[in-house]
Amino acid sequence: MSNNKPFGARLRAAMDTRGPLCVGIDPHAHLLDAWDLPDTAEGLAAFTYGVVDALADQVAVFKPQSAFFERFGSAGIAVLEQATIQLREAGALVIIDAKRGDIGTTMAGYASAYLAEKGPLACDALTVSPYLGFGSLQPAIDEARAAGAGLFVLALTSNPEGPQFQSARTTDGPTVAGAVLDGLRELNADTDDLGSFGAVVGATISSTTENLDIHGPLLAPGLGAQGGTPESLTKVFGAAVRNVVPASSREILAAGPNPTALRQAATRTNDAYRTVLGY
Ligand SMILES: O=C(O)c1cc(=O)[nH]c(=O)n1[C@@H]1O[C@H](COP(=O)(O)O)[C@@H](O)[C@H]1O
Repeated sequence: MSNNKPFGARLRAAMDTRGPLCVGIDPHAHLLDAWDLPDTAEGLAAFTYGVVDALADQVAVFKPQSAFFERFGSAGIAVLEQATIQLREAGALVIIDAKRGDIGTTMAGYASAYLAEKGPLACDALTVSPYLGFGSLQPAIDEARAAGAGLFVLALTSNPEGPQFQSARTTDGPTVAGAVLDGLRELNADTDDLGSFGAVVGATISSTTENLDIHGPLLAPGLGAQGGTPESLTKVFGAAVRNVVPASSREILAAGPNPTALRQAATRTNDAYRTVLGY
């Protein structure tokens, strides 16, 4: 599948058409059990395709969590590959949440797997970790630009441990999170509306003094199961709220396996975010 426009432009168009909601596909063992499925690769496949069949034509963005597919080895990765293809064929965008990050040459390997147009796990965007330095992400940035794909770089994560590192000051002055946001702002400098290089900012962080105006998407996990609400988005993101991609996994997946119930849960949640984000 080839990308006719850069990720940022495709993301804005998809959110305009289908609403801003990003449904996380996190097939936890307890959810397989709740769906009356075995905790096996077959159960994982039935769960994942159940979500794809119910929601692929109505939701703008999906974020499969690689960890829950890796749990089943190559059989699980095959499900991730196939589901990604099916979701994209149905007109949805796929962010693979694998939080990859390594030194330059190794990062290039991850980039060719997930971002290159003909990569085996080719998706629309990948979550990446800047722990090895923002510059270590360069091969992924280059591959994303070449393929019309995007990246979401961890900046202010939703977990309580995040601030230990993310609030620490770099030698140049800004916090680590601030340096990540500065790097993203530079990457998106030449785009009018939404650039292709996004930040991950948890909906649970209550507030921040960092500048979230990066001309790029702000992936906001932590909604629903972790306590974030539509109202928390206005508090956390302020003027940048229009660029938020609200992500929710367990809260929506728990409505399954009935496809009608899943669709209703997604519609209800999407409508709540439409109102808050101005879609
Ligand atoms: O990158 C992410 O998506 C992410 C970053 C973050 O700061 N917090 C966070 O929860 N996530 C992911 O978002 C999903 C949250 O799932 P729920 O809490 O079930 O909605 C998980 O797959 C997490 O790994």
